[in-house]
Amino acid sequence: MTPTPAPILITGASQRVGLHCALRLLDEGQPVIFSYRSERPGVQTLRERGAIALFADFSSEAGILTFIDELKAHTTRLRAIIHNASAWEAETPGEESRAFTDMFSVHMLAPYLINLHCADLLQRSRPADIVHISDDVTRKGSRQHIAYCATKAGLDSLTLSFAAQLAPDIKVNGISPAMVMFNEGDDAAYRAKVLAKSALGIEPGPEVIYQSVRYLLDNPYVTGTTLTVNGGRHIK
Ligand SMILES: NC(=O)C1=CN([C@@H]2O[C@H](COP(=O)(O)OP(=O)(O)OC[C@H]3O[C@@H](n4cnc5c(N)ncnc54)[C@H](OP(=O)(O)O)[C@@H]3O)[C@@H](O)[C@H]2O)C=CC1
Ligand SMILES: Nc1nc2c(c(=O)[nH]1)N=C([C@H](O)[C@@H](O)CO)CN2
Repeated sequence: MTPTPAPILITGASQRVGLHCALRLLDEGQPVIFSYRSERPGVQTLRERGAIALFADFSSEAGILTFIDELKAHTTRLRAIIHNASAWEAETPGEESRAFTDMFSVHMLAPYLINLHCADLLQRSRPADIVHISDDVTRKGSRQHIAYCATKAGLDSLTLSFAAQLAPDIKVNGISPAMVMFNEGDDAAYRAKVLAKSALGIEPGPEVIYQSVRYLLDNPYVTGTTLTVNGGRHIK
């Protein structure tokens, strides 16, 4: 009798990349626990596929700690944690501090506290992984998304520190995408501008992130690494 595999936690999986990755993991028979903040169609889709849905608002320490308690009430072990939840906010006059604080909390405080409080769940799995989903923009900064970029750069730092602290039992890596899927409101001019920034010039879709996650989960000799998935922006 093959033992049931320990679940993989993916945060912010109600839509887009997180939803795609959760569905691909389920397709492979991998149990999934996911966090959501807004009740979107993807939440019900994942529930119907057998995934465990846990509400989470990572905009405060209290919200993060409440989520951790809820997670531990649902499982005693984890195969991996994929930190995908993210807010992409530009600087908005009068809203700068609120936006910075919100993005610090979701991009840095949540992964930090979840990793610290849930490493024991990962220790009960072999192999075990943490994946931080960051952004290629940390390579050079961003004029329009200063706080977003800074908090994602902080996430890149967490990758290095947790990889050192948790080795050899738990591998810790990052994925740094550039645009992989547009948002509904993106107009043709914006899309053309963004596509022109990369050497490959395509909107690849979320599968390229799942492929990167799969590589990191399956490779026993990669930790402290951040995979660049940017269509060759850095050589353009
Ligand atoms: N899409 C792209 O082209 C790119 C994506 N990335 C990164 O890849 C990852 C996935 O991207 P994408 O799918 O577009 O992400 P989304 O913008 O769709 O965000 C994913 C989820 O994060 C959740 N979230 C946001 N803030 C909070 C919070 N405070 N507490 C809890 N959950 C929260 C949202 O929940 P809800 O809306 O339900 O409230 C949302 O569904 C992200 O980390 C992103 O930064 C990097 C570069 C390019
Ligand atoms: N949480 C999110 N982060 C990012 C998104 C997004 O939709 N949600 N989108 C981008 C853009 O595609 C950007 O890469 C375009 O240059 C970046 N981060």
